[in-house]
Amino acid sequence: MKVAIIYHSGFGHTKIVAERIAEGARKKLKDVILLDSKMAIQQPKLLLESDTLVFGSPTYFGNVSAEFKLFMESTGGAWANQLWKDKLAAGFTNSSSTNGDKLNTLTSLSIFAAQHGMLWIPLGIMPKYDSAGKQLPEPNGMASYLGLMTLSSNSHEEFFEPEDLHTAELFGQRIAELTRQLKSKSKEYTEKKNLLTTKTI
Ligand SMILES: Cc1cc2nc3c(=O)[nH]c(=O)nc-3n(C[C@H](O)[C@H](O)[C@H](O)COP(=O)(O)O)c2cc1C
Repeated sequence: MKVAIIYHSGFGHTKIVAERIAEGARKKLKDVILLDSKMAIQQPKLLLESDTLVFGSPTYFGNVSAEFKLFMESTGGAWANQLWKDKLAAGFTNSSSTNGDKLNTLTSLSIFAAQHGMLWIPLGIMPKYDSAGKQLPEPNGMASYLGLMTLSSNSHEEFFEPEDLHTAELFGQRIAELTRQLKSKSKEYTEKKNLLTTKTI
């Protein structure tokens, strides 16, 4: 079973998050690969072989970066043939404003996955609150549900929510665990995947 994490990172922050997701995922599965979005365009077979694709982009002007969009638009052939149908998908974004319209980026990534017929894995980590209802500095401090949001500095490799990178690791573990659970016993899925691998992309 393989998980591929595809990301773009103009200034290195999203890359750090991608690496922490991979670290978490490797606690549950051996075959976890990281591909920057340029590399991913060159590696359609690797993506096709993967059971789960995790998409990560910084939020630039309230959406995925142009570089990540290039990757998205390079997958038209896979989309037309629905080659990624029923693979698992998940998404993450980093930006330097607390809100910064990050949700729109995750929405774009989830629509991308939906158009490919993929099954979206939400973050699945409940934020925690004290008895007065104040949110605590626990995992998912950004209180995101659709996917992982992280908050970094604009310039330094610094993350402002203390639990963000830990949350990335937990998300990676969840993605790998779900990949194992949902894909391991699916004989039909394996047969279909083998059939699709023989098709030209
Ligand atoms: C062209 C551009 C547009 C940006 N737009 C946003 C934005 O809409 N919201 C936000 O919170 N941050 C925005 N930022 C800040 C980035 O999200 C921030 O620099 C982040 O660290 C980038 O991640 P990276 O290091 O992986 O490239 C923008 C940065 C650039 C260069």
